[in-house]
Amino acid sequence: MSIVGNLGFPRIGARRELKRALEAFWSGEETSEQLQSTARELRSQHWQLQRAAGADVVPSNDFSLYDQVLDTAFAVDAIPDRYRALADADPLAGYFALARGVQNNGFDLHALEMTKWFDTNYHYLVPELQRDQAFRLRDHKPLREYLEARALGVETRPVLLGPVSFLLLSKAVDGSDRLALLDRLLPVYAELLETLKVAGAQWVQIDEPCLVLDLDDDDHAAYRKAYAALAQVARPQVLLASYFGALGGNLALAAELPVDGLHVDLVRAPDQLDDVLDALPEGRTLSLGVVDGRNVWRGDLDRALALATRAAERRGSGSLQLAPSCSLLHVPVDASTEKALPGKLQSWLAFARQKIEELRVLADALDGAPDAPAALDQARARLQTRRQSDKVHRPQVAARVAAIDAATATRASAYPQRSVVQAQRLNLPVFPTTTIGSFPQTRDVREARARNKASKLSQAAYDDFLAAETTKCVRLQEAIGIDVLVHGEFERNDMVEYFGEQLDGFAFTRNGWVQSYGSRCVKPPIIFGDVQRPAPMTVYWSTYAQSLTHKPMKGMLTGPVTVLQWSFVRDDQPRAQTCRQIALALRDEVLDLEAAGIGVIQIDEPALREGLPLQRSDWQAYLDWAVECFRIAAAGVADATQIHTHMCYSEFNDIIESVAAMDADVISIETSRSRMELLDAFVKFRYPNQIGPGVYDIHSPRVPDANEMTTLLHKAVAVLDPAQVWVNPDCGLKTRGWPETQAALEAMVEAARRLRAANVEAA
Ligand SMILES: Nc1nc2c(c(=O)[nH]1)N[C@@H](CNc1ccc(C(=O)N[C@@H](CCC(=O)N[C@@H](CCC(=O)N[C@@H](CCC(=O)O)C(=O)O)C(=O)O)C(=O)O)cc1)CN2
Ligand code: MET
Ligand SMILES: [Zn+2]
Repeated sequence: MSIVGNLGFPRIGARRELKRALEAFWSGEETSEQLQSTARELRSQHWQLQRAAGADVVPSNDFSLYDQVLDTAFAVDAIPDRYRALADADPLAGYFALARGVQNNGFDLHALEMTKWFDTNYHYLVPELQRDQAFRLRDHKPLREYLEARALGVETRPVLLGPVSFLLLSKAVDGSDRLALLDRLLPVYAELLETLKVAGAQWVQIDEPCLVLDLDDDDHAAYRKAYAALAQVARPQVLLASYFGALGGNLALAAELPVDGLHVDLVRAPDQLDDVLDALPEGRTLSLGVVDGRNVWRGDLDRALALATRAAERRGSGSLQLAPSCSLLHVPVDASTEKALPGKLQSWLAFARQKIEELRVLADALDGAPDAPAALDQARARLQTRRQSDKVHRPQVAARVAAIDAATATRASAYPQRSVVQAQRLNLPVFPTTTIGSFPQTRDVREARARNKASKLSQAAYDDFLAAETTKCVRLQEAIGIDVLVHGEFERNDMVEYFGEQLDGFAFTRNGWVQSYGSRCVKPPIIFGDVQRPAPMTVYWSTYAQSLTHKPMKGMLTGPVTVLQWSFVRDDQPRAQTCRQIALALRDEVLDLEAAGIGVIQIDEPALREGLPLQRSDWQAYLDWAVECFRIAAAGVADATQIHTHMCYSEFNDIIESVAAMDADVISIETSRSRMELLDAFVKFRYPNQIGPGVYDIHSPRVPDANEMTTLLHKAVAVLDPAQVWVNPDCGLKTRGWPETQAALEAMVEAARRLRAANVEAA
């Protein structure tokens, strides 16, 4: 009998039930009991749903109230001292303080740093460790959730983040060697495994996603030591899970670690199957990741079946499991409720539930079950309609992409010349202040949009509402004294979805939510066909906002790489090709904004770093087309038009050359959570253009004061030319409320004024 084993399920809920419960709890509208009860209800529903869809092995402890890396840090007591008093007094408050920061009852604590989970749009909290870090088993969440499922009659396979990946994903605040902490950490994992064994768990899944990265000898030694130590423990059987790519140079290591099974990603890396079959000792369970956990397309089941058959021929089907390539955290819950999609699109889609159903079909086919052939036929027929659809292929788009040349992607003059013309036109002070684009997306704003969508608010009334919000936002920025204004992005549901809704070749779902961080979700549009722009997308609101003020109004666009990266992308042509199509559409928009008198245009590329392949050997090819696409979008404008870009969550050291090659006149970056550490790359590289290092963390409700921001700016000015430096927050303000936004921006402008005064004195 072939087994279907799942690695993880989305936890936010098909209707974002967890989001609502979390936010209600944080605002004090609901108690912690209410939050926990929603969480329990979701876990239970999800276990049942997976069973009903055909999963034989269902995971537990894949649920989290905020983030699974934070859960792990909390469980092993990797809690920085500043949170300890709170965490001891009130564990849940302590847990959320680590995630979000806290500023009340005498506490004023920064949140942990947040960063991207590998190359996904999911963010995890970076555990802070230090030399001589002590660990202990503080929290028994894995055991609790295992027992909770068991009480419901569901035998689960608990998921743990493995000790080596945990350390590699953490940050040593004192610069010490994280892996040196392994000896201290392993006893905690041993205890955890023992308690699960005693409770009756047969298997655990230990995630070691770092196994798909380029690892060095020290990392390998850490893996050997960790799993040798855990092999001595009376523990459940261990399935070691790798995902997001090929094991590559780590395959021999992964295959020889003393565990009971190995999961491999055969969607991103189908070619590794034969090597895996050669390398894996007999008797090990092999979990084949044959259904794409990162995208929403129904798969080519024949191809998946061919892989599984090859494995079964070599090893017998008894020790095989069929699985998604990675946790299903990265896809929405259920495509069957998406009734409003164009054409046959719905029938081409598989969300978490449908992916488990696909795995069931594959397992049944492998076992020769009587109804499997009909199910496979249906899958083939669906794929066929997609391959032939005229909604997908537009010859004129392909022709335009083919005509792109070097000139398309090059500004008329070099930065030194452009910057002079721009300075004359814009006439800004030193340390000019600006924001990243969005202003608070309050419940009012979202409600008005929802009512307009439901035809309960007329288009005219909605437009009036947006005009009023935009006006209020412009007036506020003027009053605070900001130099380059933004319109506030009130008309946008999301910086990617909004563009997707206006471009041909994109579709959007009603409930295709995916967790981005904590309670925050995104609804990635689905790129199913060739992309083109039927009409201007942002010109109306940008020119409206500019008409309200004499200060420069910054036009605001989402860049091609980010639109690509944060959408579900078609899998029938190279990503680079789709990205060039998006770049051309944005180029037209940039030129329309310029023609309408907008002199500063920001093209956000926060996902450029995230899209970097996980293995270094693949980097350059990606960076080449990613930079080219940004330049295609930006390069059509005249010298006097100032192009900005913005990036958050980026470690820039690896990619600084490419960031410079984007040749934006100004870049704003996220730097405050790391206290300006992220600026180092720009300094080392002598980044030539202008740069706005973010001076406050907009992901936390905490309001920084002017002193704090002045200190950060002094740090920046110590290493950059003052003439290069802009003053701005880390990112957009959409998740913030108005009072904290106003207070923080006033403090930010005050900080800029102090810098100007200090600069005049120095001169
Ligand atoms: N795509 C993307 N990825 C990204 C980012 C990003 O901005 N976009 N930023 C970084 C992550 N940061 C993020 C910051 C905020 C949110 C965020 O606020 N998301 C919203 C949803 C945004 C959205 O699409 N909103 C829609 C739908 C809003 C909604 O919930 N409407 C209600 C009805 C309105 C109401 O009564 O509140 C409903 O449908 O029930 C809208 O505004 O129109 C949320 O979780 O709440 C997400 C990610 C990195 N990745
Ligand atoms: C995640 S980057 C966000 C950029 C966007 N312009 C905003 O301010 O929200
Ligand atoms: Zn940002």
